[in-house]
Amino acid sequence: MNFGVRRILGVLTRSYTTMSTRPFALERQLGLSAVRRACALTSSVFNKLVKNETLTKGDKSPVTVGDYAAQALISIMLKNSFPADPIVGEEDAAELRAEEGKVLRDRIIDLANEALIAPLVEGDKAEWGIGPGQTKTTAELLDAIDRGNYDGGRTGRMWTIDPIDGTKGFLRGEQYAVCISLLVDAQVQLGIIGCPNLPVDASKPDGERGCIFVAVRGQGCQQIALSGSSETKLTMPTFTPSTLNFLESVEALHSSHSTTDTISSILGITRPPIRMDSQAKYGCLARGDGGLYLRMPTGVGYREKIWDHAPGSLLVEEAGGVVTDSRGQPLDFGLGRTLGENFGVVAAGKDVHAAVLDAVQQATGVKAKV
Ligand SMILES: Nc1ncnc2c1ncn2[C@@H]1O[C@H](COP(=O)(O)OS(=O)(=O)O)[C@@H](OP(=O)(O)O)[C@H]1O
Ligand SMILES: [Mg+2]
Ligand SMILES: [Mg+2]
Ligand SMILES: [Mg+2]
Repeated sequence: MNFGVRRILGVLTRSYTTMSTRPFALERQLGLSAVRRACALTSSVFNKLVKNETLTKGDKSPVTVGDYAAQALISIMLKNSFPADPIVGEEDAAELRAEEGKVLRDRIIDLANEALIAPLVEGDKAEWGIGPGQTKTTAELLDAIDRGNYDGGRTGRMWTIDPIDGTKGFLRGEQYAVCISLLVDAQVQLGIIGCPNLPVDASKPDGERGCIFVAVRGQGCQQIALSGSSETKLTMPTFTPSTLNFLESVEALHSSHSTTDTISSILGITRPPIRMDSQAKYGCLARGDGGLYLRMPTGVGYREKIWDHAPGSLLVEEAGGVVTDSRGQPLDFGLGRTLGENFGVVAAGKDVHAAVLDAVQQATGVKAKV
């Protein structure tokens, strides 16, 4: 064996050994594999989506065949390796089990099975129940969707799945994200967010698209292009008011744009906000595309869901940022499926977070909790 080949094998073996002995190494590797497959699934759904493949849920939000199929796929993969872990997932299969759901159901089963049997790529393992021949029955896949019905809580391990976060962005062909996290005793230990439509490099908006952000507590935050496997470590840069800009929701119903305008003026921010759907905002913040993510309640009594913030909050913390609610309290993921009373989300770099919180409290009248 020549020296070059030996050296490459040595590096691969070393990095595998280092990875495999780190906490949550298997969860990270399997989670990345599941999110990659779900990103491929949802991208292909978008290209073929037909009008009657979207339902409107009780809360008037949309859900597509892509949301259901991606939740089924991820849940099956998690069950295979971590059968005892409960899942807090956004979707449930009730509508699909009804007779009227048959057409949608058949399409979802086909999509989930296509994603399960797709050839193995680097990092995948057949023992995870993926690859040629690994199809599941309709009953198994519907049950997999319904495994996301865990009520959450303060103790033990649990996963969150948001199979398509920013479904409205997905339907517009804009930003959306496939998001999973692992919590242990209500603390996020692993967060993975796949963003199929996000430019790999924000300074090249017309360049390559598709990236995954991943963070394990204490192991930093990394970005991986969907087309490859090399990892870039992310660290949030330092901002001043003249270079700072907001990342915020596209939908004014989800986050109050007028409150962020007021906060902008208090802080002397002159740059316009970057509006983007989904937890792609947290990934962008972690890599420094904007300096601040604000989600201000719109006063309709909405309760934020844990799957919309658990993975993203860890990305930002591991890239050197701080995430709190508008009273300066850490987000509490141990209250069930929601964050409880909604006091908004303030995510920013360490150097600006305190000033931002102060401005948020001036603008909203919310008092810091001591
Ligand atoms: N009223 C209200 N207030 C706050 N948040 C809400 C509200 N209604 C829905 N949602 C949740 O918003 C999730 C999408 O968040 P985004 O940041 O992508 O919002 S936006 O689409 O950019 O507006 C969206 O996630 P998905 O359903 O996964 O798309 C919802 O969980
Ligand atoms: Mg939804
Ligand atoms: Mg969501
Ligand atoms: Mg969703």
